[in-house]
Amino acid sequence: MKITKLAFFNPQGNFDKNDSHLTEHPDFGGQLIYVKELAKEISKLGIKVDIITRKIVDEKWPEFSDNFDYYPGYENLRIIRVPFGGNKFLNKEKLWDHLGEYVKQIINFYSKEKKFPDFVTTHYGDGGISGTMFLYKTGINYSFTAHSLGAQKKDKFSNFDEKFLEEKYRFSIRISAERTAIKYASLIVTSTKQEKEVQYMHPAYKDISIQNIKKFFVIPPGVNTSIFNNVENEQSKYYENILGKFNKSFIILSSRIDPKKNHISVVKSYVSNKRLQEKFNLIIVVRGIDDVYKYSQKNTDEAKILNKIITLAKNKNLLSNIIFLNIQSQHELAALYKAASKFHSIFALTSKYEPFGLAIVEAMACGLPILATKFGGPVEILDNGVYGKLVDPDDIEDISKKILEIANNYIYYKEIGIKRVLSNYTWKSTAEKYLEKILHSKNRKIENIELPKFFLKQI
Ligand SMILES: O=c1ccn([C@@H]2O[C@H](COP(=O)(O)OP(=O)(O)O[C@H]3O[C@H](CO)[C@@H](O)[C@H](O)[C@H]3O)[C@@H](O)[C@H]2O)c(=O)[nH]1
Ligand SMILES: O=P(O)(O)OC[C@H]1O[C@](O)(CO)[C@@H](O)[C@@H]1O
Repeated sequence: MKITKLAFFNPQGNFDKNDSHLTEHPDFGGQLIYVKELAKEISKLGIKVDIITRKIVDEKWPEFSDNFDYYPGYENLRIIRVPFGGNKFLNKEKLWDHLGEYVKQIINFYSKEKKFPDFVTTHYGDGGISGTMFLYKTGINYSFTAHSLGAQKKDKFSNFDEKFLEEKYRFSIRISAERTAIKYASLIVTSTKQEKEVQYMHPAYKDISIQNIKKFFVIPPGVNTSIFNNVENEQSKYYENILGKFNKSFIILSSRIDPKKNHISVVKSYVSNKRLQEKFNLIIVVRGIDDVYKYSQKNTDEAKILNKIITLAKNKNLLSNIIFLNIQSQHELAALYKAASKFHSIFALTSKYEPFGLAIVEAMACGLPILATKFGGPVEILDNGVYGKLVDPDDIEDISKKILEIANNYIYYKEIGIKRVLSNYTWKSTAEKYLEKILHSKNRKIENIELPKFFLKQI
């Protein structure tokens, strides 16, 4: 039986045609890009697709109050926002208590439409456990894509007190949800072999992953090459004029300002290496923040990171070498990358842990050579250092050394990076492979579902 209708469960963040707040907030990151791009590509294959997320009625988040939203030109694709957990915006860590309501609202919605989806794709632990609860109530199977698993993140914060971690990140609930999602999924999609063989084999998941190993399939994500490519445009020429004034190359950091992205390691390498300071300035992308110095006085995770960066640079009289750019869209980000590539710049991502790293393949497509963490998906994207340089994200010396090595072989790394991305990472092939695996697994018999008590009492 073929697939005519697919639902995507993504309770966190939110979706609209302008990608509002993308990377401005820890809950608006690559996962939303992945879900949007994949849903678009699948809908282009003639399948009806619903992205189901949360209805938010909050003056600070005005874009997300309509029950429906759309991406222009994608008639088969709907964004559906169901109310759960009240009206106000909630951080993803607060959604766990309301996922039963999310699922009940989805069931009500489809009961009224009298047409349920043939299959569900679920994203992150909160989407996954929602898929399990939906399966428990309707018998409709789901795939699980973690995007990021809680245990790796927890390990990287092991120097923090357990109680603090539980309150702030609710790791025990998250890991129990992830384990349940793995156990009852009929398909588990990872972005790399490394994610399947290392991330899911973490002691927190190993037993359940091994029992379900036949459900795992590696499907690489893609790059939107209509945005990220090596073709000059008005916007890239605008950035070329700005960057040209410095008469230097640039090291670019463009991730969400999140402790896990570990911007500090690159800043520490920069302020401690004279040769880097002579050849490069640092560009730090800060989406949605106009006055970084003022913002850095706040009491948020992002502000503390920015404050540390400013302090490190100020102590070495290097503040003028650091350029904070408020980039508002992926189009603008791509324009910055292309312009920076003209000045032999380098993209750096020294995350404590990076499950995949869409930012890496996007920067490569725009002609930026890559320095990336060796912990996680970048190992596969860069094929163990063939297509870019891998570092221990806390080895300050090695970061400086490898940036200079790339600089000495710039055109080589630029060119092989572009080739690597264009031949391996397109959303069209991601969509085709997802559908192939969904058809292969949609009728798998999943029985005797046992929900964790925390969720059973919600549904
Ligand atoms: O100013 C900016 C900066 C970034 N981005 C986008 O934000 C996304 C960032 O994605 P990614 O680099 O993958 O990081 P995360 O937000 O942390 O995404 C999570 O989910 C992704 C998809 O599964 C995985 O690739 C990551 O490893 C995982 O941490 C990219 O598409 C960027 O284009 C913007 O749109 N504007
Ligand atoms: O740092 P965490 O909690 O593992 O979450 C990473 C996730 O956060 C997001 O940025 C928000 O959804 C996702 O893009 C990503 O999958």
